[in-house]
Amino acid sequence: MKGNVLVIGLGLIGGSVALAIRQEHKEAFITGFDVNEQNIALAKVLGIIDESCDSVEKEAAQADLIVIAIPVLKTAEMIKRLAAMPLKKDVLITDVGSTKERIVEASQVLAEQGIAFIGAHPMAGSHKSGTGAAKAHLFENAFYMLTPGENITAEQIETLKTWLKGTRAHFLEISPRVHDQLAGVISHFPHIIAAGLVNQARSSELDSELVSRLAAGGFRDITRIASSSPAMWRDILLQNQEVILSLMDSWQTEMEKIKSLIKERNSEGIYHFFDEARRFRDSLPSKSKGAIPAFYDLYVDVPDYPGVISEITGYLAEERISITNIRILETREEIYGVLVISFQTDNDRERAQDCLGRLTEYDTYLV
Ligand SMILES: NC(=O)c1ccc[n+]([C@@H]2O[C@H](COP(=O)([O-])OP(=O)(O)OC[C@H]3O[C@@H](n4cnc5c(N)ncnc54)[C@H](O)[C@@H]3O)[C@@H](O)[C@H]2O)c1
Ligand SMILES: O=C(O)C(=O)C[C@]1(C(=O)O)C=C[C@@H](O)C=C1
Repeated sequence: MKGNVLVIGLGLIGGSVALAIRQEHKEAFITGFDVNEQNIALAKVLGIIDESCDSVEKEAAQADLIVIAIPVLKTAEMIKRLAAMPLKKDVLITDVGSTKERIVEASQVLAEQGIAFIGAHPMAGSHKSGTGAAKAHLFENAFYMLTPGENITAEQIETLKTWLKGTRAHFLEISPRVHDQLAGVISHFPHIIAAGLVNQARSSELDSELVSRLAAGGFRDITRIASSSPAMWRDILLQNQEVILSLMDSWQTEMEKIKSLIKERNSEGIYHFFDEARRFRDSLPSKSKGAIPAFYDLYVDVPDYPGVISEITGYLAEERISITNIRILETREEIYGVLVISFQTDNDRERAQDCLGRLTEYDTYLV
């Protein structure tokens, strides 16, 4: 598509959306604005935007599409500012915020002027933030939630989907309220638990060096999201307050339930608690990207000698298999190491397993 796109907020999500738009619509002209000048400079160097601007006011008037990709508490303010500016009458405005109800409420000022705002939330991301972490394929196979108001036409929704086609995401339309309930359960609340687990380990009275060393395995995996931006999560919890508080009540009930089962030494009940969770967890689709991204991990049992990582990555590079992450599990000190290599797709992981099976003696495991 041809047209002027203005991206406000050039961090992880704004940068990734801009890259996805650029990849699909070569003729679009993308202008970026951010309160942080370093991020603007980096976005230019990385080719995320064509041009930067030093005020939203100047650029908004020319824009055909405006993407607001800033913290959720700031999004409502930005909507108000946009509503006070001269805009093209058929401009489409969207956002990427992790909460929707408050933002869509705030967009009423635009609706009153006949300006289309479509609330949106690409449900994939990372614990990393900032322009440098932006990737064109961040949202591939993820759900991209759309929460259009009643004033929005089917044609406007189609136009937005066409603009965002390069994300390769699956669009899903729901109401802002249901969005916030769903996001509360599968994204917002889990971040509280992850942070809580880390805080519990940190404040435990155990030998802190030993805690850090042992926490390198499974604990590290389930608490990855505790490394996310504290400012972003503060804002999300404040905006989704009602849902979060009600989830906390049901979580406390769940904890009380397991607490009494343990107190009563009710082995059948404890088994059932884990079994119910396992059955539901195993029934979740494993190949599509949900809100919490799936990483396709391959475990490689390697002897611990210098150069083993470059040997393995060398074989994978020769067969042009991209990896997204590599780390050593330090659960078996001083004997062998287990390398965990993450891939973007299941296909890459299968190719890597085949490649390492042919070229090395190392055992590999899919978990
Ligand atoms: N990080 C994730 O995993 C994720 C996933 C989906 C949606 N989101 C949502 O995307 C939005 C952006 O998050 P992010 O992860 O890209 O954060 P980020 O910190 O990487 O980027 C935010 C950018 O917005 C800029 N900014 C802040 N206030 C601004 C303002 N008033 N005007 C212009 N620029 C401003 C910051 O300088 C920064 O560059 C948030 O609303 C978040 O809830 C995040
Ligand atoms: O992968 C992560 O680190 C994320 O936290 C991504 C995540 C999530 O909770 O799943 C975070 C916030 C978003 O609004 C959507 C996706």
